[in-house]
Amino acid sequence: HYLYSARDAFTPAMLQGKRVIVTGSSMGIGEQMAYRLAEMGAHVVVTSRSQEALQKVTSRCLELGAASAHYLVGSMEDKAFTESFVARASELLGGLDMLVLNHITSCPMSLFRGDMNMVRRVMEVNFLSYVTLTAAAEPLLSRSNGSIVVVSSLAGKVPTPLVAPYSASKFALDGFFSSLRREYSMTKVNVSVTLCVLGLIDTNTAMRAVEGIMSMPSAPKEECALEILRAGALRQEEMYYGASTWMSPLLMNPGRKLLEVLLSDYFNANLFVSKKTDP
Ligand SMILES: NC(=O)C1=CN([C@@H]2O[C@H](COP(=O)(O)OP(=O)(O)OC[C@H]3O[C@@H](n4cnc5c(N)ncnc54)[C@H](OP(=O)(O)O)[C@@H]3O)[C@@H](O)[C@H]2O)C=CC1
Ligand SMILES: C[C@H](CCC(=O)NCCS(=O)(=O)O)[C@H]1CC[C@H]2[C@@H]3C(=O)C[C@@H]4C[C@H](O)CC[C@]4(C)[C@H]3CC[C@]12C
Repeated sequence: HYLYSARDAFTPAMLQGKRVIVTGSSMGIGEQMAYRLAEMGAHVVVTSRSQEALQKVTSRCLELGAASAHYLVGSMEDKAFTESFVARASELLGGLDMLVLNHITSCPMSLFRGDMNMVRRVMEVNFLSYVTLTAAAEPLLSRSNGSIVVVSSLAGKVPTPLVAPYSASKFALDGFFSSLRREYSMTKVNVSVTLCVLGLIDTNTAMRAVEGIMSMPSAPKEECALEILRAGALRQEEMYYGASTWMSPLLMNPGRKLLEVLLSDYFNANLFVSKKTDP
């Protein structure tokens, strides 16, 4: 009942006029999220490394009804770009209501053979840049009582062979953003954090990556995009999509939720409330 009633609570009007950043939105799930937001009349800023692709996405967003659509070109491997991105994007938007962290760097499915440059690049793009963007966005999202949406994977909840660096970056997202959610709750910061746990989605990148290596049913990127935005708009802590129905109860991990509550009793929360609001 809870799952279905929560789903019914979402209406597209919840995102109409909202100011939304979607990273990694020149293709794949990010591109589709931009289009769903446009159809709902949101203001969107899209970003990736490919200017030509972004120009097409913003044009399509305006055709679909976006309140406004802008793009910023750059790599999340570039610290200067990542550190200045949110300020530039929020200037275009006139503020910020939702930060959708979606981009990933490419890494082929293969056994780990000690390629530390690959591990560093994956952790930099798939994890550390998410933290940098969040640090820059936090004051804006606090003002708007906004939302952070973090796109993750089954590989961020279940150890997976052939994608160790990718899996590590997704596990890191869970550790950091689920802890940040506890801090926000403890310090009464009204910013929601939604972790999206996805199975195989039929994007070109993913289908190319798994071809011949594994066979797993894939879910449509168009619907996936809508489900991510629905979960973010409803301020859900986690959402599961593209995995078999029987996996969701296992992924919810009630034991971990119970431990989160029990461990929070050990903290002197009052001490931390003042520090969070200190300049
Ligand atoms: N597809 C799937 O099966 C699954 C996907 N996910 C997650 O969904 C999200 C999107 O995946 P998907 O749509 O398949 O990915 P895609 O490969 O289709 O898109 C990745 C996006 O990230 C951008 N990007 C790549 N490198 C960089 C960089 N260095 N700096 C900035 N942007 C970059 C790409 O644009 P450009 O190249 O122009 O920079 C592109 O827009 C990811 O977080 C992924 O982990 C989770 C589970 C399953
Ligand atoms: C390997 C994909 C990400 C890295 C990438 O973009 N590679 C480019 C390959 S290319 O250079 O040849 O173009 C992974 C992106 C999504 C992953 C899948 C996912 O997250 C869902 C499943 C999770 C499960 O735990 C393992 C299988 C997955 C299908 C997983 C496989 C690897 C990705 C496709």
